[in-house]
Amino acid sequence: MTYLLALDQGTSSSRSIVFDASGKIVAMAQKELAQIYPEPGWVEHDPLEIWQTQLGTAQEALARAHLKAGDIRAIGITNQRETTVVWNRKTGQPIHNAIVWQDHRTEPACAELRDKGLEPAILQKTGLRIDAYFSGTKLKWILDQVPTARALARKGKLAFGTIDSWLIWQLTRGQVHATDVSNASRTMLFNVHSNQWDEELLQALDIEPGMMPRVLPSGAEYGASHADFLGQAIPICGVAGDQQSALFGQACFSEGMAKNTYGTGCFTLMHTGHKFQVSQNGLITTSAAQITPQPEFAIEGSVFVGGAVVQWLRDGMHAFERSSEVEQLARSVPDSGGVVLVPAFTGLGAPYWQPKARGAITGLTRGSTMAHIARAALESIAFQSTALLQAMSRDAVAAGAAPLAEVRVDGGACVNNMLMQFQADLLGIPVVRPTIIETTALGAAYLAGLTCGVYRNQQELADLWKVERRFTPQLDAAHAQALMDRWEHAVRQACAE
Ligand SMILES: Nc1ncnc2c1ncn2[C@@H]1O[C@H](COP(=O)(O)OP(=O)(O)O)[C@@H](O)[C@H]1O
Ligand SMILES: O=P(O)(O)OC[C@H](O)CO
Repeated sequence: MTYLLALDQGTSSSRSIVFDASGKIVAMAQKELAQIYPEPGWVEHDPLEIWQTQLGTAQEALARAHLKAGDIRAIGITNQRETTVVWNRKTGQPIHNAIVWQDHRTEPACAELRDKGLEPAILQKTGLRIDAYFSGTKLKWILDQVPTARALARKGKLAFGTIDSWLIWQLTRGQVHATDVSNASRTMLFNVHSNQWDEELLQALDIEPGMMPRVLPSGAEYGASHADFLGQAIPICGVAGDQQSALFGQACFSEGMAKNTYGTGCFTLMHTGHKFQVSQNGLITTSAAQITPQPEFAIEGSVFVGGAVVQWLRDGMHAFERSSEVEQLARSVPDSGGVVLVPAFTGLGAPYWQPKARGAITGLTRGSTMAHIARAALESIAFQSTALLQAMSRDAVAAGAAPLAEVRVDGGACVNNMLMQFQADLLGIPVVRPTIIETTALGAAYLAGLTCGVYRNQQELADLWKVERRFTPQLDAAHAQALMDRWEHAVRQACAE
């Protein structure tokens, strides 16, 4: 038997999954990660804890699978993106906690870049809007704030990396300092056309080019894990940011294929092939996972509060004890009874971009119950995703391509059948759930497997992708539009100061 090991380093936990060559899960291990909030709007992780939990789960997954390192053909790495680590090349010690993608401390630095008129250049080169979300200003902040950091950087003593680079560095005991194109494309420092770090942007942020990792395709030979860690060296052959990895794991390899991941938030990506396409609808352009040096792209949008609205009902409203109970509660009423819940707890992202919006519940009557609110909460996940996916579809049409024909789904909340059916009803296109919904880890395993020869080509992976359930729209288009109109009306109320 052939096995692949995927390391999936997420925001809330580190996980490792052993897959067999058919893409089936053999064993899995997971460890939670401490979230550090030094100030309002700041979010940090301890890089050493990231490494130790990741290594711990890899060892545990192998033990649970009753396998040895020698049974594993290759490692694939996938990770929370944008999160920034700077470490000392000699000691391997981080010089600061990792600044997490959710952290907004660098908004002033972003405002400066906007004032300098860099927005059009950044959009053209990187596909991104200027935002504190991306790594560039986080790296600048560490260099500005940690005493002696910039001087050390100038002497070539410091290394920067997103979480993939940090894990590769650790796994190879400092032998390899590298990242892949999909992670690099989240830094706001990377030219996605030439697949190289952009000198002008590095200069604008006063970042030493020597700190940057080497950039490789997502499917490539990165080096091998040191024998001490898993008992024997294992080649690292696949690396991708988690959302691009999920797109790959869903076998969305060509123009117009899209996936939506329903986790704490929702992340929607549509592959645009080799075409760099700037969204007309507030979405961003990003590098897709690549197995050749030729650039491939995707358009991306995210919903800040997706499955998290279910957690809020559970922990904040005490509506039920376990998240899985939400479906039963929501199903106990035929519809939301006119209730609309806009979970703009931290503002609204694409395509609305309303950072000041706050949560709202509209349409309440004397007859409204927690069941109606639970139903409205689930529906809000689908409403927000629909707004994103429709924006994407409009972008596709504007670029002369076909509108979205179907969407593949994954993530913890996609197990909810009611939510998936409602999603298909609103979109008017099929929503398709595959047999393996751990597509993020699967994507990394597939990238590794392709590189080391377990798979011959992407077609073989596309053939492995299997439908578990297809949700077809059952609502007529006029009714769906009326529901979307009511949602948009509630969004306007949530945006009103
Ligand atoms: N049956 C369910 N219906 C709707 N949402 C659910 C259900 N079960 C779990 N969730 C939500 O799914 C999310 C967890 O999904 P997961 O993919 O593990 O997230 P992440 O990777 O962001 O941590 C949580 O926000 C949880 O509230
Ligand atoms: O930690 P995750 O898996 O929810 O992913 C975070 C994203 O990569 C942030 O861009």
